[in-house]
Amino acid sequence: MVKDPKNKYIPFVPIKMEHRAWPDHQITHPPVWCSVDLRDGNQALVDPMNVEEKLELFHTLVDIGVKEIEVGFPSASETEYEFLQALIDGHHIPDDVTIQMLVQARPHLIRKTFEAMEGAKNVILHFYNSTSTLQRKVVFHSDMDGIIQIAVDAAKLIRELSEPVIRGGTNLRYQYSPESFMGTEMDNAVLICQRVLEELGATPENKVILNLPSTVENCMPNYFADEIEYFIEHLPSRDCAIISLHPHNDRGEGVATAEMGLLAGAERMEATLFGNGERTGNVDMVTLAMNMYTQGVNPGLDFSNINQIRSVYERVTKMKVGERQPYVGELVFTAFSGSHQDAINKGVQYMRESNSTLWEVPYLPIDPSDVGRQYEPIIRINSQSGKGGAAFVMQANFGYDIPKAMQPEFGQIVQVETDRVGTELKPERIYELFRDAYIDIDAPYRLIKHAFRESTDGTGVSHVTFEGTLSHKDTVFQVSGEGNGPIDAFFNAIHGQKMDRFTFVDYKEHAIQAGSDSMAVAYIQLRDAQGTDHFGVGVDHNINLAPLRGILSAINRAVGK
Ligand SMILES: CC(=O)SCCNC(=O)CCNC(=O)[C@H](O)C(C)(C)COP(=O)(O)OP(=O)(O)OC[C@H]1O[C@@H](n2cnc3c(N)ncnc32)[C@H](O)[C@@H]1OP(=O)(O)O
Ligand SMILES: CC(C)C(=O)C(=O)O
Repeated sequence: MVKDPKNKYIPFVPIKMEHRAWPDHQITHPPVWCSVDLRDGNQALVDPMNVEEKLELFHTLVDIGVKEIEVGFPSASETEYEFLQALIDGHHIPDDVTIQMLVQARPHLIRKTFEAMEGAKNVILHFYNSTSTLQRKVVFHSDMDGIIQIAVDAAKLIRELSEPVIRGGTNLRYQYSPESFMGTEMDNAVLICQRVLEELGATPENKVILNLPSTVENCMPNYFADEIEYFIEHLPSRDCAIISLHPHNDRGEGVATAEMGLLAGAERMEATLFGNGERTGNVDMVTLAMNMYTQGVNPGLDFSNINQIRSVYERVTKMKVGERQPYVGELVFTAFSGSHQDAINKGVQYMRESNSTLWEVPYLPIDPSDVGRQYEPIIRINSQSGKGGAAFVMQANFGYDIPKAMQPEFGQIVQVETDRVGTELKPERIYELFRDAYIDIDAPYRLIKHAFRESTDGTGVSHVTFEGTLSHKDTVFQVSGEGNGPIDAFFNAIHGQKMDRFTFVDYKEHAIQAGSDSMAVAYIQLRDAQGTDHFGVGVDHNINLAPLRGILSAINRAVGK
């Protein structure tokens, strides 16, 4: 890096705006979506897609609900041309889908593109030439008049070649891109686009798409929004044009650029799945659409099976979706850190208990099930995690609803293990820790036999009698006791067996599904004479036995310490 970058890089000069309206606008409806995956996405791949791969991606885009799809640059290569033929001849294009073809503003390429569209029903012919100050200087060695001439000549030829195609039944529309629009003086951008509209005979009934790209993203999104608002305000034939955007992502601001461009009045958006495209990519259609969705705007695209879309994308493009890519990345619905887990845990519980349909879970901007990801672990456990996380894993994966008072103790058991191993603990390991600490504890005290009897006294109050055999190490002994329920009767029965230094504090029981069976789980909280709490867990098919096992688990854990 150089010490003084201002001697190396020319900063973007924003246009002067006295008043701007776009900051007060809101996105209330989706744009017309156009996928450029098969063109801009494809041209940026190490190995461009073959015909079969392109076909698979085309069908995926159709299934998502994209109605305008740029299928390639048919004058560029045999593969591009063949793909178009395969699409058309194989009747792969639904009647409500329009295919778009890109071509430079060069006569021989335009002619070849017309040949390629034969037999297609709905076509957008997209032509472009670069208009920026930089490209005029270093690529085209031309002033603005020369650049306008290239576009106007192309428009004239396109109109001529269109006549037989339209007569042949093709619904042909036009799109013009002043390529590198972001780096073009706005008055020049308006001028060239107006001349193209006139040359193509655009009318309010037959609008031409003016596609305004940030070919290389070289300014902040607010400056781009100013450009769009200025352009729209100053275009004389505004009512004859559909304003489209084609944002790239060189500064990592493609999504913001697209969103602010929509606020500034754009009506159509060219984008790609997961932001594939030249260099840092095109704007990501998934993020844009799902951002709208989380603001209550239906984007008109279906991403309810995002994992499937991602797997097609990764297979055909050989690109990888990043782990933190919004809405789709492996880790974007996962929390490792304690305070996040605690809040998610509480939010999920709140959602379970409230009847509201509103999504109100902290740290999760979207319900993962809306993109088909409900079965993936939201909360994963490592040394950054807390008690709420371990409790969530036990609830979400194994159905154990650990009482709040017990969570710190189990959280500590998990914490010790994460510190010991230094890596993530999988849910199965967390269950093992729980089982070893609370369930598989049958020493020194063990229940060998048990019987309950229920009776009702003269006043109609029912009593339970417990009679049982227990062992303590090698000694077997009998106990019996009465109480107003099974737990009370058992607790009274063991009173006097050196187990009487505990008082009963709390109890919670629920059922869990274990395969085709239902089991009862009881969580017991006892307190010893020093005021220390001891927790135990009992699991049994018998709803009366589970708490007894829980009491013994608590006592065994206490006396075993
Ligand atoms: C921003 C974008 O993503 S635009 C899309 C870019 N995509 C692609 O380029 C992929 C497909 N392209 C190709 O396969 C090839 O470029 C082809 C087949 C279309 C053309 O190939 P070639 O003519 O051999 O080469 P190339 O594209 O380098 O052409 C450069 C010439 O065209 C001119 N040119 C480039 N773009 C345009 C344009 N949009 N309109 C008019 N002229 C143009 C250049 O100034 C240059 O002219 P010069 O020869 O007088 O210096
Ligand atoms: C052809 C145009 C729209 C383009 O791809 C770009 O400017 O990035």
